[in-house]
Amino acid sequence: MSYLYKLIKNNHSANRLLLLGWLLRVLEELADLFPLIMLAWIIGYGGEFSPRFFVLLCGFSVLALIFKFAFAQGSYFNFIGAYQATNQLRTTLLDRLRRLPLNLLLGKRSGQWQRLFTTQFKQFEEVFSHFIADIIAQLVLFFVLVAILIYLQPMLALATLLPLPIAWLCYRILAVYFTPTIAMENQEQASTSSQLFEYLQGLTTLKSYAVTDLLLKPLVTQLQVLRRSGLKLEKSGGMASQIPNLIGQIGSVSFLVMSSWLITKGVLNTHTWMFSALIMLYIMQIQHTLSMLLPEFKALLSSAKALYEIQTLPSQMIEGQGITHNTFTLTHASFTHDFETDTLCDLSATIDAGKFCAIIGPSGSGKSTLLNLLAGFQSPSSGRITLGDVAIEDIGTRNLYQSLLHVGQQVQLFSGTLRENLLIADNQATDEMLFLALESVGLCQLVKNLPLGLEQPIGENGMYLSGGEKQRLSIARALLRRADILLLDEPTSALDSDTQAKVLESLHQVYKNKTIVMVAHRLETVVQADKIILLENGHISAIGSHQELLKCSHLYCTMWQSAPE
Ligand SMILES: Nc1ncnc2c1ncn2[C@@H]1O[C@H](COP(=O)(O)OP(=O)(O)OP(=O)(O)O)[C@@H](O)[C@H]1O
Repeated sequence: MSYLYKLIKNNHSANRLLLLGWLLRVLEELADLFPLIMLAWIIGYGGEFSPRFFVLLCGFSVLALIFKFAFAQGSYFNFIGAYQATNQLRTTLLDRLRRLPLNLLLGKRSGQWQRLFTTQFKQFEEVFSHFIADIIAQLVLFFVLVAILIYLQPMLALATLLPLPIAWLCYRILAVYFTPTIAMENQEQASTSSQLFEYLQGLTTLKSYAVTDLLLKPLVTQLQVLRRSGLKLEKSGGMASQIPNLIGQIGSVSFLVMSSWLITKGVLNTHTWMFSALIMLYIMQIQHTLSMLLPEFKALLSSAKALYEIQTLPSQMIEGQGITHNTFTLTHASFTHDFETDTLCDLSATIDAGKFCAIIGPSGSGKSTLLNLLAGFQSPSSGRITLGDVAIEDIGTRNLYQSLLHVGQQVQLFSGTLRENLLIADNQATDEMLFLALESVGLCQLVKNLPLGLEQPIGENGMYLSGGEKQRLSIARALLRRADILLLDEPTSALDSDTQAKVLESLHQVYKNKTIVMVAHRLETVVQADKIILLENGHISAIGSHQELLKCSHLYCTMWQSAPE
């Protein structure tokens, strides 16, 4: 529960609305009791059922209805407060997401993130819009009714409440079995979303291999697992709700036993008995409602907990020490993805400011991982990587990404127009600058021929563009950015040799005297590099210029000889 409070404590405006809403909700429920309270008062003072009494009763009932109508606005405040709290939390967590180290971000499957930001946020909202208000209102009503019953006849109150401690104990015991099923159900829901997402994404490939069953079968199995975990949740939740409720309802039996004993003793008159029985029925109804609400509330709380846990994940520093100069220094840097084997092992090297450094090596040797470390997306598991004199993780993301641009293997474009995608690099860029960048990557004519030119929408992740066009657009963006440090992960892999040569030429011109680190497969693109780092199985196999490596590295010679002319 404490994390529920921590999640909304800073949102004062939402808190005020929620408190007001809860108060009105309680008053709305209490309004129902007006006639009852009056009855209790009359009976308590030995009142008679005179015509005046009935007029008063009617009057109170009408008054209660008016109050109820007025207080019904409480739900409205609860909705607005819950919406505000959820909205602010969603914004905070989206911001937090942006600051998560890459390994934590990728540590969750897409379905988990999707579920977190849709279903679990909706459940978080429901906790505040409905559940807390309902539980508070029912509890207040319960205590007021118990107070009335004690006022009328304490022994009847005792008899009614007698089974409650056992019911509560029983709920606590059943909750021990119920809680893990909530977590399991959440996990299965997330896995199903992920698998469904993967299935839909991979359908084209699977169809072309005529193996759609490959992902369909596990998906169907997963759906069955989900059904089973759903049933288990319903069963354990049902038990946690029904059994304590049944035990609580025994109170009505002990009430009857006690009341008949009190009547035979002459301690209880018929009026008081009838009125007490009415109160007892109200109490039973509240017990029933609470026994339904509490397990569901517990299930919804697990969503709030999941959201709270995102807030507690470590985040990258935003305002750090800044960059002193643009030389990377790796000192015995290692990195592991799975905490068992080192993807990169004991790397020591320098990448000089203003120079062109290439990272090459066989597939899977760790090139992209090294580039990710240089980009500050991940931190070394041991050893140190500094930019200037400061460890990359201490520079602060604001300073780092003002100076450093990483262009990844997977081109990331956004649904919107060509212009919007280019302006991400420089929102002040003029049309002339945009066309110059497009010209450098051979896209100028294509854009001019488009009916809407720069305003042409490119679809989700540039789906209306070819693979090569996407890559060239991404490089045009990098040309506009003119960062001090450019990290490129096979930026021209989808381009033919001529276009590749032209694009790289433009990059080197624009980034002259800037630090460029480029992961490359085609060795002809790195012959001019000031330094080449050759990786092999996560180790540095050799470092030097093209000529130096030809002399000292057998692996490099082999790669060079097998490179296409
Ligand atoms: N998220 C991950 N979790 C676990 N292992 C990973 C992850 N990402 C990469 N690896 C592993 O780390 C190793 C290095 O991967 P990396 O992508 O850095 O290689 P690479 O040299 O860039 O390969 P390629 O040339 O094929 O792109 C590979 O064995 C890969 O399987």
